[in-house]
Amino acid sequence: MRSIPALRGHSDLLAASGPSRLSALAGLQLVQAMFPVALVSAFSGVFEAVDRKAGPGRSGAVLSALLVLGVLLALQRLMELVVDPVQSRIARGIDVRLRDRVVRALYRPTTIEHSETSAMRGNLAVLGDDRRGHTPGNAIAAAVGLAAKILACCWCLAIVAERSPWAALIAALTLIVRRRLQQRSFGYIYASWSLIGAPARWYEYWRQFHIDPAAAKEIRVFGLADWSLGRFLSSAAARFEPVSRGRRRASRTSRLPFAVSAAGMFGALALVVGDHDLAGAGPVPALAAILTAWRLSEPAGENLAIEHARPVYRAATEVLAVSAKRAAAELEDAAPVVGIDAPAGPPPHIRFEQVDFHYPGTEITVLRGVDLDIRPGATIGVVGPNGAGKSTVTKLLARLYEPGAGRITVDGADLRGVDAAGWRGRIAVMPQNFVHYDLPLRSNVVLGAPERRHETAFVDAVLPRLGLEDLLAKLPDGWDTRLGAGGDGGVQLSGGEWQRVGLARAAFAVHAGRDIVVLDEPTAHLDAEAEALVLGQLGALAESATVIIVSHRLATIRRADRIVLLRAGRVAESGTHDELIALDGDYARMYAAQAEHYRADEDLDDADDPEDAGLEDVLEARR
Ligand SMILES: Nc1ncnc2c1ncn2[C@@H]1O[C@H](COP(=O)(O)OP(=O)(O)OP(=O)(O)O)[C@@H](O)[C@H]1O
Repeated sequence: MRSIPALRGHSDLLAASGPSRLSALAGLQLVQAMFPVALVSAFSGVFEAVDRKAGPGRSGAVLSALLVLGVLLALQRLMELVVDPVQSRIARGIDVRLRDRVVRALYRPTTIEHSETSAMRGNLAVLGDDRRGHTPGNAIAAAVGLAAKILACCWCLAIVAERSPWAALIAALTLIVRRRLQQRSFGYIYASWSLIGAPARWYEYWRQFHIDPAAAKEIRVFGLADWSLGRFLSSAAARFEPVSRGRRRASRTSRLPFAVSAAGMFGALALVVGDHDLAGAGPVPALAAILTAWRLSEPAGENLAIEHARPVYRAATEVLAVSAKRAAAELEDAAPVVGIDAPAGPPPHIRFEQVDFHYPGTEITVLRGVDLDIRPGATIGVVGPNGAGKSTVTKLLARLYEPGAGRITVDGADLRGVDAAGWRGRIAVMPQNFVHYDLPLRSNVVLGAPERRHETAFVDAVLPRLGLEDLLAKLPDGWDTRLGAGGDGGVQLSGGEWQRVGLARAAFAVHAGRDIVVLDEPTAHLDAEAEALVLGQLGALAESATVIIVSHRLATIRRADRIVLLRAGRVAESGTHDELIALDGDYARMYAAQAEHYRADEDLDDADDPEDAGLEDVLEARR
C-alpha cells in the first residue's frame, strides 16, 4: 500500500471497506496466485508417474496424477469466478466510502468559495470522471492482487532454490531488476496523468455539452455541431495527448525490462537444465517454477490500475485538505457561536455594515461599502442594472460567501458567529437558478424544508393555490408526477411553470418556519396575472416574515417598505417608491421607462399595469 501515497492517513478507508472482506480478498488472491505453482507440482506428478517403471501400479498412478491436475485446473477456473465478484464488491465499498468522505468534507464549510477555485473544479472533475474504473477501490484491490503475486513468485523461487540455488538467485535478481525498470516506465504514464487537472474539467464540460438537452437546441438552431465537436475533440486531445505520449514513452522503455528479464530467465533455465539429469521429471518442477514466476511477474492490469488511480487519490486528498482548511479557518474567524433558534418572536434585525466583497480568485470588487438595514418583517426590494451585485447580496445573506470587509449582523451579532445550520433554518431562498430536480413534483416542493418533507397535508391543501392548480390538473399523476427531461417518463415544464414550482418550494419553507424569505427574480417568467396571484398567496403565507425580493420588474417591488437601488456594487439610492420617484434619480428614470413601455402596448390589460401588479399584492395580503 506504500505505492498509494494519498491513502496514507486514510487507512480507515481500508478498514471501512471491511477488514474481514479485505483479508478474505487477500486470502483468495493468494490462493489464486498459488494455483500456477500448484499446477507446476501437479505436472511434475504426471511426469513422475509416466516415468515410472512399467508395472501394475503405473496406470493407476498416471490416472491419479491426471485427476489431481484436472481438479486443480477446474478449481483454478472456479477461483476466478469467486474472486472477481468479491474484488469488485470491495473496490466499490472503498470508492463509495471515499466519495462519501469527499462530499461530506466539501459541504462541511459554511461557505462555498473553497469549491469555486479553478484547482478545486479540476479536482472535482477528476473525481467525477470514474467511468474508466480508475478508482481508488480498484487500485487497492489491484495492490492486494499484486502482493499475492509477489508472494506466489517467492514460492516459485523457493521451489527453484531447492533444486538449483544459483538459478533461483539469478531468477530473483532478474525479477527485481525487471520490476524496477517497469516502475520507471509506468512513471511516464503517471507523470502524464498527473497533468490532467484543468484539461479534465474542459474535457468534461465539452463532453457534457453534447448530451445537455438545453445545448442540443442551440446546437441545432445555430448550427454549432461541427464547431462544438471541434471543441470537444481539441479538449480530448489536450486531456489525452500527454497520456498517449506517456504511454508511447512507457512502451519504448518497456523493451529493456523485457530483454533483461528474457536474458536472466534464460540463464536461470539453462542453469537448472545444466544441474540435472534430463531423464524423467528431475528438472521439470524447477523449470516450470521459473516460467511461472516469470509469468506472474508479467505486468498485468495491476500496475496501471494503481497508477491511473493516482490523480484520483491526489484530487480526493486535495479536496479533503482544502475543505478541512476552509472549515478550520471559518471556525477560527468566527466570533463565538450565537444560537439562532426557530422563531418564537419576530424575524431578526439584519444589517449590512460597510460590506465589501469580491468573488474568490477574482480581482473585481463586486460590492463596495454596502449598508443595508433590514428591519424585522420588512419587505425590501432590490433593483439595479445587470451585474450591479443584487444576487451577490442574497448570497451573502444566505452566507454562501463572507464579506471581504465590513460585516453582516443579525440582531447585533456578526453573522460569521451565528450557528450556520440555525441561520439556514430561518431563511427560505429562491435563487435565480434554482434547482430543477428530476423528481416528483411533491419532492421538488418539499425539498424547501427537507426536515418537514413528510407533511403532505399542507402541500395538498394550500400549495395548489400558488398558481399550481392548472399544472396539477394536467400532470398525469398530480403531485407524484416525476418532473425533468421529457421522454423518459418525466414531464418537462415550461420556464414559468418551473418558477411556480420554485415559489411553492419557498412557500413550503415558510410553512416550515423560515421567516426570512429571499427571492431572486422570482417572477421573471410569469405573466402579470400569475405574478399577482402567486406573490399575493406567498405574501399571505409569509405574513410576518422579512421578505427580500430582487427584481428587474419595478412593478413587482414598487410597494416595498424600502427599495434599494444598487449600481456598480454600491447602494446608489434607497427609500420608498414615492421617495425615489421624488428624488428623480436612476430609479425614477427606470420606472418611467418601464411605465412608458407598458403604456406603449395598446393591448395592455389592467392586470399588466405596473401600478397594479406584483408586490402590491404581496403587501395587500400581508396587511
Ligand atoms: N461565482 C462568481 N464568480 C465570480 N464572479 C461572479 C460570480 N457570480 C457573479 N459574479 C460577478 O459579480 C458581479 C455581480 O453579479 P450579480 O449576480 O450579483 O449581479 P446582479 O445584479 O444580480 O445581475 P443580474 O441583474 O444580471 O442578475 C457580476 O459582474 C458577475 O460577473
